[in-house]
This record gives sequence, structure tokens and C-alpha cells, in this order.
Amino acid sequence: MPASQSAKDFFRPLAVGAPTPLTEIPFRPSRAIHFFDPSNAKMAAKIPAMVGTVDVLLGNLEDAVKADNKLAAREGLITIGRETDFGPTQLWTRINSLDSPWALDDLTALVEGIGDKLDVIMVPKVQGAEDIHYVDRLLAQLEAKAGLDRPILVHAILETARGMANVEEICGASPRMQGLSLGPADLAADRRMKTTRVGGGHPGYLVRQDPATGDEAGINAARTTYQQDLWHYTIARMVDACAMHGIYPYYGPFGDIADVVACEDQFRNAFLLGCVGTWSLHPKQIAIAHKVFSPSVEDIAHARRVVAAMGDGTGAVMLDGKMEDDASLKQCLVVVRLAEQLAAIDPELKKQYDAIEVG
Ligand SMILES: CC(=O)SCCNC(=O)CCNC(=O)[C@H](O)C(C)(C)COP(=O)(O)OP(=O)(O)OC[C@H]1O[C@@H](n2cnc3c(N)ncnc32)[C@H](O)[C@@H]1OP(=O)(O)O
Ligand SMILES: O=CC(=O)O
Ligand SMILES: [Mg+2]
Repeated sequence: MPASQSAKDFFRPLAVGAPTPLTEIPFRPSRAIHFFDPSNAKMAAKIPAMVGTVDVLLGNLEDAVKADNKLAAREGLITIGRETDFGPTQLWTRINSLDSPWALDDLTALVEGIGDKLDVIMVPKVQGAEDIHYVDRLLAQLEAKAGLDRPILVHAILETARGMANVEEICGASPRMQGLSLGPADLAADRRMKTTRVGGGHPGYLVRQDPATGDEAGINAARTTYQQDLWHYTIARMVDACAMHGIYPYYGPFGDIADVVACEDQFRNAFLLGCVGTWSLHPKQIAIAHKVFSPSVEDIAHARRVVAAMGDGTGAVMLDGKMEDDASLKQCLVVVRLAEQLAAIDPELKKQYDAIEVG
């Protein structure tokens, strides 16, 4: 909430006739936010059949859509939005950046055309709370004009150094804030990092084992190196900012589509650090995201065992030589609740989770 605003005004609609803002952002499974280019006829034709196979379908209007295709992408998304029954799948969009020639018309046309279908609008290159305030008021005006009865939520991509520095105020800038994604490609450029990739690690970013001896022979001898995680600091900051404001953090793109192994590792790091999902750029990344962002059968079995052993949730018990108490119980409850939420929308997972026996 901006410092200049009173608490009671925070949840007031920002335009007469706009829907009342939500006081809490509901958790809706969004393990994979699948990007597609609505101006690409081949890709767009696949979207109706993807309903129900992925948690979120996102019509991308920003980077990766050619400048000449920007209008076709916007119109294409409106057509897909109108003609498709999305059932349990959420429909999101990523609009063009607020300083581009397209953003205003993106917002105006999308809210008017498919505002009743759009769950979340992803805003790229968010620099600070002022960007969210702008979108917030404009959306309220457009929602009122379109007669919408539920607010469209807003998701910011963290992909500038300024946005990172302002991450907490961005998360708390509006009741519409649904979550944040990491934008490692633009962020790397803005920070002047020397990577040339879309997400993932870099072999040069490493730590090396100390030399066995301080002389030339020791220094030049083979020493083990470990590649480090370039994104640890950024993801951890993003997770804290989101948790503080009751909204949801996501990893972003992993551009090496062929390297499904490193993609899974990057997704898992984000999952373990607290992210609820990631982007999928290619159909083959959906299965990876679903696998990683759904707790494993083993983790659920253990979590349920701890919950059962902890009874009223206080005190300490020993399980397999390990101490469990109120704090480990709370971690286990995070896993158990996530499993319940995912089982409610994913029949295959439900079968696996229901079959778990708590020993
Ligand atoms: C830094 C950032 O901003 S990241 C976010 C922006 N980037 C994006 O949104 C990229 C989205 N993805 C894509 O554009 C494409 O997947 C690319 C360019 C990466 C690869 O595309 P292709 O070379 O066509 O991949 P490939 O040949 O493996 O595609 C196989 C099939 O899947 C389809 N396909 C590929 N990507 C997608 C997608 N995202 N959604 C739906 N279908 C897709 C292709 O049309 C192709 O269909 P076909 O078998 O009927 O011919
Ligand atoms: O938009 C995503 C990014 O990595 O940049
Ligand atoms: Mg970007």
C-alpha cells in the first residue's frame, strides 16, 4: 500500500462502477504458464486443444512477437479468447511494456474484447509501484466501461535493476497484484551481466576447490569446480517479497529448449526456494514444470507422516532419528496443502496421491 494512502482506501474500486478489489489473492494452481504467440497461426491453432493440459495459457504480445505482428497478435488473442472455452485453464496475457507504442491499445482492446475471460495481465519491465498504479487505475476504468464483475489481476515481471530494488513496493502496490516472475534475460542485460542466454546457469560462474599446496604445482593441479546458481539471490528476494504480500512467485523462461535436464534443475531450484510455477516456452517444457512443481509422492508421504505424528501440532517427536516439531510440521503442511490443491484439478495426480500409504 502506498505510504500516502489510507488503509480503508486500499480496497476501494479506483473507478465508479469497477469491480471491488479482492482482499486476498486466491491460490490457483499455475505450475506452468504456457506462452504462445497469437499471431503465429500454427501455434494459435493448437491452443484450444491445450485447454485442460496446462494450468495457464498465456497469449504473449511482447518480446518474441515481431513488431510487424503486434496488431495481429492482439487481434488473434481476442479471437482465441472469444472462441475458446477455457474450462479449468486460466487465460493470461503479457502486454507490451508500458513505454512501448502498443501497451495502451493492448490494455484497452483486451479488456473490452475478452476482459471477462482474462484472469491475469502480465506487465513486463516493471520499474516501481508507479507502473502498477498506472495499470491499476486504467484497468478499473476499462473494467467499469466493459461492465466486468470481477477484477483482472496483475502480474509483474522483474527484469530491471530498478524493479529489483523496488520489489517489495511493487508487490504491495495494488490489491490486484497476483505475483511476480523472474525475467532473467532482460534483467541480465539491464544489470550488464555478461551472460548471453535466456535463464539458466553459466559455466564460468563457479567456485573452485582450494589448491592442495600453495606452490605452482598445487595451483595448476586439477581442482574440482562447482557451477553456482546465478539466480539464487534474485529468486530468494522475489520469494520473500511475494510471501510478505500474500502473492505468488514464479521462475521465468528457460531458453535452452533442448536441454531438458538443466531446465528441470532450474525449475526445481525455484520450486524448492518457494516459487509456485514457471513459464513454459515450448510444449515439451509443460511436462517438466508439472513434474517439478507438483510435490513428489515421497515428500507427501513423509509430510503426512509428520502431520500424523505431531498430533495437536505442538511439542517434539523423533521420526527415523530426526527431530520434528512445530516448525517442521508447518513445512510439511505447506506440502500437504499444495498436494490437496493440485489433486483437486489434476485427476492423474489425485490417483497417485490417494494411493500413498502413510507408514
Ligand atoms: C525472454 C522472454 O521473453 S521468453 C518469452 C517469449 N518467448 C516465447 O514466448 C517463445 C515461445 N515459443 C516459441 O516461439 C517456439 O516454441 C520456439 C521459437 C522457441 C521454437 O519453435 P519451433 O522451432 O517451431 O519448435 P518446434 O519445431 O520444436 O515445434 C514443434 C511443434 O510445437 C509447436 N509449438 C512450438 N512452440 C509452441 C508453443 N509455445 N505453444 C504451442 N505450440 C508450440 C510448433 O508450432 C510445432 O508444431 P508442428 O509440430 O505442428 O509443426
Ligand atoms: O521476459 C523475460 C526475460 O527473461 O526477459
Ligand atoms: Mg523480458
